[in-house]
Amino acid sequence: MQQPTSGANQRIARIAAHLHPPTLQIEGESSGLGRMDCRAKGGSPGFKVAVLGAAGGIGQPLAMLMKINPLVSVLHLYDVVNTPGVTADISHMDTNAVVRGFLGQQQLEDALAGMDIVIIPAGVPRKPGMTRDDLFNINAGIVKTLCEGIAKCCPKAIVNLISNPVNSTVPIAAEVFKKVGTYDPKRLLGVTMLDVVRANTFVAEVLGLDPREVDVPVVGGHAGVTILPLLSQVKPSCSLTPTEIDYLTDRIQNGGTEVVEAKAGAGSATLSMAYAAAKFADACLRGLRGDAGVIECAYVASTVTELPFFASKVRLGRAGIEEIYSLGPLNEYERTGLEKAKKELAGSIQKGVSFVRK
Ligand SMILES: NC(=O)c1ccc[n+]([C@@H]2O[C@H](COP(=O)([O-])OP(=O)(O)OC[C@H]3O[C@@H](n4cnc5c(N)ncnc54)[C@H](O)[C@@H]3O)[C@@H](O)[C@H]2O)c1
Ligand SMILES: O=C(O)C[C@H](O)C(=O)O
Repeated sequence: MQQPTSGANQRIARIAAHLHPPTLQIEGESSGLGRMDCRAKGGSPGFKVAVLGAAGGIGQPLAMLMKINPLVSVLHLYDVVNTPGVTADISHMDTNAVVRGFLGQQQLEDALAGMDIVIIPAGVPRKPGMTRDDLFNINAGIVKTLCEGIAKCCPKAIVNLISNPVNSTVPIAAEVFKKVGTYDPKRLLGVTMLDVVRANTFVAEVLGLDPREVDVPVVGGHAGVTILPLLSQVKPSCSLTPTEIDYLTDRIQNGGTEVVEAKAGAGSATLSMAYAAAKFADACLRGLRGDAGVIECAYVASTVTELPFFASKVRLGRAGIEEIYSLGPLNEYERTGLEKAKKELAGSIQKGVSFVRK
């Protein structure tokens, strides 16, 4: 067998050190104890993104999609289980972002330090027969702890909150941030992008269009009747029959349940959600970069209705949310839907607020 040259030896030694890092020091940063650094050099321009719950059904494909995003230079993957494997795996992708893994509560602060965007899909998913609100007891505490970490380590980060029930977890996050004095409503966004993704898909099917050409605003919140597709505002403009409107509204409002039932106990939407979360995070990153006209629906602190939180179209920019758009003209069907949505949302918001204030 041919002996490697001394140049080759050096290269192999460098790769070996890379695979089994002693205590790697990132340039300009202190290395967390026991942290998994999968590349010692970073420094290329771009944003720093953390995924909390990165080893989960959403977390893993979402981490992969964020690793592909050219706007991301550093990707931190945090979970209470399995991040070493997920981090090693994703770090082999030949894209720009430097990937680092963080395992367990004692590494949460290292995972969050210096982040520009924190995406949170941590928490338990539904099983058939459950509502999203049935997840409150477990997920409320998880979101509270993670947001306490954000307030301490990256209070200026944009937070994309995915964990259910979103209608309550966003108010929980706001209360945590208020308590410690770091709350900036422009930087806290509940991710309702999956409702828009579903609405675009289902409406495109009915109209016989390419879903990429369809834009359906979905407002309100992210559970059952609080998910309110504005089918009178579909672009390109179209006319749907009352039967089509009933079918589409019901399918969009129950898209999550459709997946939960099809998975039959193995969880809820993960792949379409990872796609939707990556699409939404990309919009936030483009806003941060200063791109003009970045507009998406999200569940945010709002004065669009009398409720303190509501999902509608928002414009994203360097400061996070730069403008919140009103709902526009609604037809009678949508006005009735709006009243139902507000009634349920009010209770969910109050439940989240009380959880932190208790
Ligand atoms: N907003 C939406 O549109 C939307 C869509 C789909 C799912 N969800 C919600 O997203 C959440 C996650 O769903 P999933 O399918 O990925 O679940 P999952 O069980 O597959 O993954 C959740 C991950 O969170 C981790 N986790 C648990 N406690 C944690 C903690 N304290 N800190 C960090 N990580 C922790 C778990 O270890 C797990 O890896 C659920 O609450 C689900 O209802 C929201
Ligand atoms: O339905 C769920 O429980 C998950 C998620 O909120 C979804 O809409 O798919």
